Amino acid sequence: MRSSYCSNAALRGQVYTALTGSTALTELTKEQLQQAMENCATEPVHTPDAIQPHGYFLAFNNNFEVLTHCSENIEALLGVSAEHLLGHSAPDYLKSSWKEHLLRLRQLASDSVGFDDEINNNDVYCTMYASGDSICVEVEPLVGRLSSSFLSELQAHQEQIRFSNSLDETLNALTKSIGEIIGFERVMVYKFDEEWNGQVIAELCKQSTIRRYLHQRFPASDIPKQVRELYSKNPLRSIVNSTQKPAGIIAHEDKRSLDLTKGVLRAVSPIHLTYMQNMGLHSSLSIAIFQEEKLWGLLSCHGLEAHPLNIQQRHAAQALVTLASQRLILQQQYETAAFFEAIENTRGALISDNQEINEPKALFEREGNKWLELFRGNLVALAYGNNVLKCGAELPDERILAFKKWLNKKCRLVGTFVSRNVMDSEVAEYFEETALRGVMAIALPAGSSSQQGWLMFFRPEQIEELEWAGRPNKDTIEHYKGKAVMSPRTSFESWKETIKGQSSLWLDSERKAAISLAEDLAIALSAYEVEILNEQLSAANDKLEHLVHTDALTQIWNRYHMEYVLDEQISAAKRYSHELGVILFDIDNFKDVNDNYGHDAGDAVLIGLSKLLEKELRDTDDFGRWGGEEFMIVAKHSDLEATVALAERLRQRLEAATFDDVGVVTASFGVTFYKGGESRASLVKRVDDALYDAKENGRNRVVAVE
Ligand SMILES: Nc1nc2c(ncn2[C@@H]2O[C@H](COP(=O)(O)OP(=O)(O)OP(=O)(O)O)[C@@H](O)[C@H]2O)c(=O)[nH]1
Repeated sequence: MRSSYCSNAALRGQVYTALTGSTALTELTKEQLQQAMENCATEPVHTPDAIQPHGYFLAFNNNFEVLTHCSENIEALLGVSAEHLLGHSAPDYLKSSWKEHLLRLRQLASDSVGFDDEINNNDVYCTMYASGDSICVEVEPLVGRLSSSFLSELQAHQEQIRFSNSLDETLNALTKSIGEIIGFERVMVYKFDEEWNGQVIAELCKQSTIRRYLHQRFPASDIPKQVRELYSKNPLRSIVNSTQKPAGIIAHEDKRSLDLTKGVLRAVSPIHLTYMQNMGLHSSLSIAIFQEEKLWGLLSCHGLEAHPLNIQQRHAAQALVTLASQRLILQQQYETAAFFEAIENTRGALISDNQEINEPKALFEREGNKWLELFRGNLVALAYGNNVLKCGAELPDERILAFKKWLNKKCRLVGTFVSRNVMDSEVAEYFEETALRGVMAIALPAGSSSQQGWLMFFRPEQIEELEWAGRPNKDTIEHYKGKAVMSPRTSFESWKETIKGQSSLWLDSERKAAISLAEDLAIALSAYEVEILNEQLSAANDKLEHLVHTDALTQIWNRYHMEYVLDEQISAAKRYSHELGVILFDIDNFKDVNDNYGHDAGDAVLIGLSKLLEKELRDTDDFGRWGGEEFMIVAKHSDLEATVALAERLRQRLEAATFDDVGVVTASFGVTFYKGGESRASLVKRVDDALYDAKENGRNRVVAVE
């Protein structure tokens, strides 16, 4: 665990004096805390101008020709004082071997190279890296001897990590391996949350009497931003002995502070040292754990004594952390894959058994509860246009639609809106007096006919009990170099914080899965809307078709259709030598009906007559209004005799009927039949002649013309 790095350790030799002017505050306001943390985060911890004193530091220009910086303890290594060395070339015996390593550093294009060397009969380990134009070399004496079984032990530990099957198993295997191979009294894995607070999620303590931190949280201020950034550039940080005064770096003419980010000996911030003392620590080793290039957590080892590390141990620790990180990534991927597979399974419901896209409403009824379970929600809603489909807890449609309107106005471009605490957000009004606290809203893809719709998942409150190692707002703020900064915490006393009013955290994998689901639903909506449009279109076409072929008053065929029927039947009769009879009849003295009883009564007669005579016909006969009070019947497969008989039957049926007001109505019938090879015009003319004859011969009769 690291602390608030808020000092400027650039003050060589003086960095360990206690800070003055501290102002103890029992409770800090959020703003004060924020400001102090921001000030801490600007602290240049990467240029401390000092190193940990168990090692030595040299920095050169011009291919080792000019020594520009060295640590004040360099005489102990080279037998010559810093004053005599600065401004001169590196000793020849160093230059020759170091030039090779410099070439290697440049060829590998890596941040640093490490190598064994022998300087003045001392076995040392060197770390070489570039800092601006300077080439820095950090020299550490080799410490300790590893047992001959070290490598086989390391291998066994690697196997344990490699075959671990869950997050807990992996982290426990890691802490155990580090504890056994590297030592330290306490080995922890510390995971960052979305606000950079850390939680101890695995811990191994060598002694039962040692204070435990498992499950406890440390505030984000313990590892400020620039320290987190240092971990991204150099994942390993080893503090060998916090009680030793650091060795300052002396510069020749160039007074620049060198950036020691890539090294291993960088001196420790005085505030962090105080923090370590407050925690009772004398040494520590921290190695960053990354997931998808983002700092995920730290392996953090605490020593109650000074703990010089053998180089192989340090490398082994780093290798074990890398292996565990890969294992964690794999497990995370398995977990995410399983989640996406479950979502995928519900997506199958999009298509019905007969390969058609299901109606969105039916989809919600079928899959809504599964979605709620997978997304750990208590309400899922799809709002589009003025429609709402939902499953789960109650939230009135009007509120969902109002929320959708807000989303379209404020979040359409971003496409998502996620909140764990709606009551503390701009959209609180839509959720008043409800138990909904978390929302994840995903815009349906643009261009769909879903009219700027949104898929929304809601969650209830989840009361969280957080166990903190020390209370961040009970810290002191110190005034250091004119700025308010966080002081090292003196209290690691655990306390519980109850967080109310917010839902559980929405995961990134959940957001991604919701986006695919929203895409599917948009397809379902569009397809379904197209389907509905098609249905409406086909109904409109049917209606149009009906209008085109039907007489609006009597609802029997109109003249257009009867001409079409005549043409059809003429060609069929021609091809298959069928008989085809045609009747044309006209109501007698219909003008009188209109004149005596009015036009409406006349209409009623036309309608009544159509209904009456339609019933007398076979299904195969076509009956239509030829015009005004004139009607035609096309009787298929009917010779002249049969057609005359039909006409006579119709005449009698009509004569026998009475119509309201009007009473009895009669009609005159002309009958003929199709003669091979003749046209429609000639057939119609002949039947018209027959009708004319019927009228001429006294009406209410049937006249056939051959
Ligand atoms: N109410 C009503 N009358 C119609 C309609 N179509 C035509 N008529 C009337 O039918 C009458 C036809 O009159 P005319 O052609 O003189 O024949 P008619 O009175 O039936 O005499 P004949 O055919 O010689 O027996 C006219 O008064 C038309 O206005 C209609 O759709 N509704």
